[in-house]
Amino acid sequence: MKEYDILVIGAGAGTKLVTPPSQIGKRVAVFEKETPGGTCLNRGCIPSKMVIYPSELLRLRKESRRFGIYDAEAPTFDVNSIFKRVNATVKSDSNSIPVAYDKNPNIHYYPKKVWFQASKILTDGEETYTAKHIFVVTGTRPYIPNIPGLKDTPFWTSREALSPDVFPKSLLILGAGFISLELGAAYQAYGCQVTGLTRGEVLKHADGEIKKELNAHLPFPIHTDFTFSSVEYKNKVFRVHGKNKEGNEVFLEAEQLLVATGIKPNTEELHLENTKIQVNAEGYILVDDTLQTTEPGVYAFGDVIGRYFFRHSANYEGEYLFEHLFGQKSQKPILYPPMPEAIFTYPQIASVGKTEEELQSENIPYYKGVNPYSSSATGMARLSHSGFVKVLVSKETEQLLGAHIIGEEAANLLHQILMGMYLKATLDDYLGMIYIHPAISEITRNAFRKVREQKLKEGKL
Ligand SMILES: Cc1cc2nc3c(=O)[nH]c(=O)nc-3n(C[C@H](O)[C@H](O)[C@H](O)COP(=O)(O)OP(=O)(O)OC[C@H]3O[C@@H](n4cnc5c(N)ncnc54)[C@H](O)[C@@H]3O)c2cc1C
Ligand SMILES: NC(=O)c1ccc[n+]([C@@H]2O[C@H](COP(=O)([O-])OP(=O)(O)OC[C@H]3O[C@@H](n4cnc5c(N)ncnc54)[C@H](O)[C@@H]3O)[C@@H](O)[C@H]2O)c1
Repeated sequence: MKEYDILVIGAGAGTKLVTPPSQIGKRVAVFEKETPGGTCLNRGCIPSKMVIYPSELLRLRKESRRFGIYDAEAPTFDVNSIFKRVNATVKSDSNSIPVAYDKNPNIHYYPKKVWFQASKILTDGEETYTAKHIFVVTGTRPYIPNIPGLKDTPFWTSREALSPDVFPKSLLILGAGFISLELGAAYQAYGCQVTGLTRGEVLKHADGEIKKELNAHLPFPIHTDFTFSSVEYKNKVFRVHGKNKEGNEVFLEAEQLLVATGIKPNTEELHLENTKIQVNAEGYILVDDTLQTTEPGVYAFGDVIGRYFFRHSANYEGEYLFEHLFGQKSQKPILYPPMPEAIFTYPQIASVGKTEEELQSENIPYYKGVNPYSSSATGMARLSHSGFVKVLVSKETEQLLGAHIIGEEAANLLHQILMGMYLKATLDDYLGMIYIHPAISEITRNAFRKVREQKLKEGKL
């Protein structure tokens, strides 16, 4: 049996427990069954944003017509070479990870699948491994709904959509969440005819007013409240049958089909039955408030614990564990700062904290300020015809409870609000600072001004 100080299963955010502990003398073994870097680097955040950015340039070019700027000729671009460049960059970044590990005598990189043979013993089927600390960071994979016929078709998940062999002329997307909205918008901008189909509404978890605005400016048409009955693939055409919102039997056809209906945890192959590690009904690993599983000395974080599904949250948890277990300042339990999220679709969406609907259902008194992009100097310059910043402020503390932005640069714009929320800034703080005129940040300032107006209307000075 090989003995280490630390074993890490999964080289995505799991890498947060590889190099940092090695630098303080810990001997670390890291196991990865696919390419190092995990979902985010190989088939998630990085390639998707690299594909989305050039698609935004194409959109901007179209938008420029509203300013009276016309290009006589249609843009020429080779979408296949964009994808090729993206995949070459990702591959080279991923390949550099084991190269760096090989140079570090404290790190052993094993490009293989492992599972639990016993409580604190991992195996790859031949060799066994043990350590004082084991980190399970095995992530998630696409969830494929049980629609008759679907599994017999050559459908795509986001993995294939980010490295297409052939760029399709038309695409049907099942689901209307993060992946559907991001990749669908990019594909649409590159000239593919995209149609979304979802069983419920678009972006179910979002604030109600954000959803309303998004639905008014969808990057591609989406059929909501769709009941799927079957999927077939004949003569190189996908056909999705079902009932539309109105209850009529319909079918839609396209050259390609992308399934983006959520994710499921990579826990089945870990043979957790050989340990005391428990999972919830969906298979996500149960951890306590220090991210320790029900097996002492075994920790889990990232997607596989089912709390948040972002690389930034997984990184935060990994950094917490390093400090908590091996660092100077043991922090117990993990305290999450406000968790932001952004959907890099068109229009972009960024959010933090509670939605208005959550505040209402929890009976939390709040002030609301909604400011459209158009009511700002930069909005005038940009001819903004959609988008807004919405802030929800506690009536009790005057601190921010939630913020929701839809429109240009939403993710960047959220950051100033996020900083205030992290530092527990009050309405007076947000309105006391000076904003650069006429920067896009003034849109958020104006939302806070609306809150102050509401407060004054209610007779509160
Ligand atoms: C298309 C797409 C776009 C995304 N965009 C964003 C974004 O813009 N921003 C953002 O924050 N998040 C984004 N995400 C989500 C983000 O990728 C995940 O939240 C993040 O990768 C989770 O990290 P993780 O380390 O928990 O899991 P992963 O990155 O999935 O890493 C788990 C690793 O464990 C390996 N593994 C699993 N089982 C075993 C085993 N038994 N033995 C050995 N190895 C194993 C897997 O091969 C994998 O490499 C996106 C996801 C997708 C699919
Ligand atoms: N910018 C980002 O941070 C980013 C980008 C992409 C993905 N991600 C992460 O990846 C994860 C997966 O993304 P996703 O878009 O697959 O999931 P999602 O949960 O965002 O959306 C799933 C969609 O599929 C629909 N759906 C679920 N089950 C269905 C079924 N049986 N039949 C039909 N429709 C069904 C849902 O109603 C929803 O519209 C997300 O949790 C997200 O955190 C993040």
